[in-house]
Amino acid sequence: MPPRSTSSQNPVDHLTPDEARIEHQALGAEIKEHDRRYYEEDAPSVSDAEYDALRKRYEALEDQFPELKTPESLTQKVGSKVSEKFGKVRHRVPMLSLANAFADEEVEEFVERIRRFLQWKADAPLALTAEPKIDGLSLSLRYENGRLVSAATRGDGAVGEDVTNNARTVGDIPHRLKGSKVPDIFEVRGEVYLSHEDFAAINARQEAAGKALFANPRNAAAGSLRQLDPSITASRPLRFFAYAWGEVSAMPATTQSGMMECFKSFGLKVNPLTRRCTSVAEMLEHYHAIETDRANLGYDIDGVVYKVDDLSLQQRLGFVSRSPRWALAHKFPAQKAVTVLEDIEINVGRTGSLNPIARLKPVTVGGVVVSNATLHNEDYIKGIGGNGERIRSGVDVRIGDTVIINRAGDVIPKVLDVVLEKRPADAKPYEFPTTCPACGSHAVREVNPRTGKEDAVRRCTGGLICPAQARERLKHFVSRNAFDIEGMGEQRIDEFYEEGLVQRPQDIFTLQARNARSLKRLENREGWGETSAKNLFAAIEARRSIALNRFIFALGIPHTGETSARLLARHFGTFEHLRETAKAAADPASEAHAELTAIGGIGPVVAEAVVEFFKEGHNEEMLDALLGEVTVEPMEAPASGDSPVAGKTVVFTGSLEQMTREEAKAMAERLGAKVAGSVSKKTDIVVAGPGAGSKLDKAKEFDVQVMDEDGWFALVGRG
Ligand SMILES: NC(=O)c1ccc[n+]([C@@H]2O[C@H](COP(=O)([O-])OP(=O)(O)OC[C@H]3O[C@@H](n4cnc5c(N)ncnc54)[C@H](O)[C@@H]3O)[C@@H](O)[C@H]2O)c1
Ligand SMILES: [Zn+2]
Repeated sequence: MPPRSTSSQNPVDHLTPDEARIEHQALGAEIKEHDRRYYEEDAPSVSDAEYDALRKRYEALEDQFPELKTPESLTQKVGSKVSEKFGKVRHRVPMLSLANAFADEEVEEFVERIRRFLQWKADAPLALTAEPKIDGLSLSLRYENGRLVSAATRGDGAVGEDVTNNARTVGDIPHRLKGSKVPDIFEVRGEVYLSHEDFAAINARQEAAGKALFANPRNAAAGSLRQLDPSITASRPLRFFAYAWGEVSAMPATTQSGMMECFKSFGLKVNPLTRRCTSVAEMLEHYHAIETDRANLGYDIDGVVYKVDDLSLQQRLGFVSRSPRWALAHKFPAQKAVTVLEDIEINVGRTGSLNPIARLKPVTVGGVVVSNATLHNEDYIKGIGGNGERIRSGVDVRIGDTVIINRAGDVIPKVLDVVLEKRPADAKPYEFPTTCPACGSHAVREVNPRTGKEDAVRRCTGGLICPAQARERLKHFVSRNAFDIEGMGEQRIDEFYEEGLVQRPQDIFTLQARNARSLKRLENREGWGETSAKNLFAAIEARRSIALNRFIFALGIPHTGETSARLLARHFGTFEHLRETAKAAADPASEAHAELTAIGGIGPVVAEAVVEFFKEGHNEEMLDALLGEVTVEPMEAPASGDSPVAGKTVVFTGSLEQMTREEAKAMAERLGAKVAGSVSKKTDIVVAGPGAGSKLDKAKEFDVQVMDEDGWFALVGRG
């Protein structure tokens, strides 16, 4: 989802009060909707980072226009209203949120603010605890005389949902607290969460049962606790860490750290990474240590929480609207995470490229679990950039390394950097394979004849004998923007390929006929049935006729993406025309070659790839077979029927003065004309600027209409 426009709009101090009010209201409605999805349905539709950006803007509006900060404002509220499905529990002590910080400096400011507020002496130490911020959902447990009597979610902070029976099924939550020091009334608060391992198992079960998957462990934990049927909760191995309290009849300790010790002695789990710090430096050190160790914890955390240790000071500091003044959540950067690179695998792409993929210890980044990231190519792993320059100060990436990964929006996660201090002593430089892992052929880095430089990508030279390339080509062939065959997913292609049922594109269209004769019919197989086979064949039949641009794209010609495919389709109109020209263009001195390289938007690399593709005998065979099965629809000239040059072939020559060559081409094509690089019998118009040479002579020879730029504009107008 693209970031919302609001957050990138006018700076708030440029708004009029009216504009601010309208935006504040609209943003509020949007945030409320996200809150509902997140807190009530456990199924957010945007990442936390996107959500936080909306919140930030909302707060900025209130800072600039304080009249917007009414008691109804979302900045004064916590969480979301409770679901009607559950009984309600009124919290005797409200359950609040935490103030957030991202930068180290904000932590410094936080401690400074506290010191000022308390009028603390400059050189007197001030103790704060630092502990992981568990990414789960908070739960309040009420014990009376040591027995668990009720459990409630945070809800809107004042009223929560009664989940007592569900909480009783959580292993880490004792039904009885132990020891003689337990206060008569004791409300324990903490976080319910799921380990990565259990999260993966739950999602695997959901998938097997055909149910929706949870986006991340937090949503799964919340969805598991907030069940009407406690037996479902019981089947999910939820865990619990205690870190706070609500109503307490008699406090058993005087410090935050002392309370944690009490929790432990009462039989509750507390997080082992909690540390008491006496300086900002120590706090930040602990924060960074936890950040680097994040992937090894086995559960999600999204930051570190600092709390003033002395409870009497906490009391003096009190609260601001929805959070305590004595605590701060220092969040990890939203789009980056530190994790361990467990292995490097090589994927062979459809053009034979050996693509290195990092297998990672799973880590949640921006609300999504990431376990793979790209390492780009051989040089990137070595610490060499695209222009031969050093990247990451020349540090290479090794298996076993602790790495920093980045995932922004929909972009494929990348390995950005290495934490060298964490490198295991026995880690060895990675040896990039020089043979294809799929077919064993040599894998080489070609030297670009024009630049003399080695290609960054190593490619398998196996071509059609390489099963990995063949499979990837098939996957590309059936993909959404190509043939778009429903029911032919990646897994199915792999299966069909293994079995020899579909190994070349044309095989797809003979599948049904072969299946009818086969002894091992699809519809009789495990996991199949009459309907799924029928649906697949129907999906294939529906694609016996295909648009030219999709067809060209589906062929998977190297460097030829959707845009190039469309340009080629528009220029040639029919597949036969493209094929003839491309074959003739094998001779670099030919007219066809000139035509191909002159198509606006088609560069020399694509043109070369197209020529190579049609030169290849195997491709010829494939095309002949395929064209026996499918019909390629010709592409109509663009909708500019009444343009005087629609369908005509135009050549621009000489130095144009009123437009660049590119503009001229684009304009002619927009009007439905084809632009060629050389004059031939087929040429309709030559637009000649000063200095036009041999082309002008040729035009005369072929009796082609010649005009200057003014003539051109007189003909087509200036539009
Ligand atoms: N993606 C969405 O649509 C969406 C919607 C709403 C909220 N959110 C996300 O939820 C978060 C805001 O929610 P919030 O108000 O719960 O605030 P918060 O998560 O920033 O902080 C408060 C919470 O931290 C938890 N916590 C974990 N460990 C703790 C510890 N050791 N000590 C104290 N508290 C601890 C407690 O449950 C507490 O309620 C943001 O990260 C936001 O991005 C996302
Ligand atoms: Zn290969």
